[in-house]
Amino acid sequence: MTVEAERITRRFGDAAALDGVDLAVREGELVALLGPSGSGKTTLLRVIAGLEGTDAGRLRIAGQDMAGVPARERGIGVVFQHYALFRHMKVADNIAFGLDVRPRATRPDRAAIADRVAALLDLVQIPELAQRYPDQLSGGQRQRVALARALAIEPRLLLLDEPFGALDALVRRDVRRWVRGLQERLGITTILVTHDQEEAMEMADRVAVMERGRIVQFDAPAALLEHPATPFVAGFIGDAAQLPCRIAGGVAHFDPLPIAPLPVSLADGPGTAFLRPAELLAEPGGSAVVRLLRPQGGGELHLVVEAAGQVLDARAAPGTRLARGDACHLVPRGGRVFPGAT
Ligand SMILES: Nc1ncnc2c1ncn2[C@@H]1O[C@H](COP(=O)(O)OP(=O)(O)OP(=O)(O)O)[C@@H](O)[C@H]1O
Repeated sequence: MTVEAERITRRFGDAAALDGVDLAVREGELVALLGPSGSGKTTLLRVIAGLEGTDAGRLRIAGQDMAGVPARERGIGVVFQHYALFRHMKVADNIAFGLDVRPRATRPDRAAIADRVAALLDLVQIPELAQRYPDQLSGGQRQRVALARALAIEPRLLLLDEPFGALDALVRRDVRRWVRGLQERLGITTILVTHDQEEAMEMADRVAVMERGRIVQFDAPAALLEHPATPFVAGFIGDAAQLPCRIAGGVAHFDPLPIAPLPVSLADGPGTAFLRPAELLAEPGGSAVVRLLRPQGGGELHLVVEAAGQVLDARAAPGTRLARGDACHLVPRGGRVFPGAT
């Protein structure tokens, strides 16, 4: 199912939670909506689900205009972080719920529903848990049940709102990989809301970065990392340090910071650079001081250095002789520079 949002605006009072959002999701694609708190991710997901109205703009799903189409008729499966399972219902009944509540004319018979539930329990790999209550499950198991419940109606589109937020880091990583595999196998178009960039970058075919009710860039993860469209995206993705610089003769200068010049193709003037830890190589000697260091594996070190009153994350190549308290300087191996001070 394709999803096309055109100039969607949603206001709450004077503030626009969505401010002219354009988004085109392809058939079978997994798209992540990534952005800071309050940037409009959940509102956009709710508009697509039909749970939230709009003040302007148009939404089409599979080419069909959704104006006036109620949520229950959109054929969308939804999993919210806080969309709790029904505590008084067993797992199997939770999964069957979306089918049980259908009007008689479109409701499968009891045997067909039982078959579907059994198949879904197999799909999410928890067939042995059918007769348990939600309170008797782990967080990861509950998430699988929530997903099975969303899939029970054979949705054309799956919307996931921070679905892994309640899980601890290790379980979270496993569950999200498993969800991505399942989504690919089923070929179901999916939109995932997250504020966790690692999750977005790992799971999504394309990531829509949101800032104050707008999509500021919509691109493949690698393109976002290498070619951020704005300083906001450059700062939000990839844990980069934001540093003022001065551009002169095709080179960015960082003084008073002990960072070697970085070639750029920008006109002379002030600039703002975004340098990731892996892009700043520490070498012995200079006005920076190594404060902390941590082995990265493969002989490389992650360093925290202090220079000109600023703390920076950097790396040291295998074999570099640097210890805590040593003097060093930094050589950029890459980085993104935007014209103008920010
Ligand atoms: N029902 C509502 N009434 C008033 N304001 C709302 C309502 N829903 C959302 N907003 C506001 O709209 C903006 C966008 O909210 P939204 O929940 O979409 O952001 P988000 O990016 O999902 O944030 P988070 O990551 O914190 O969940 C916020 O400023 C929020 O306060």
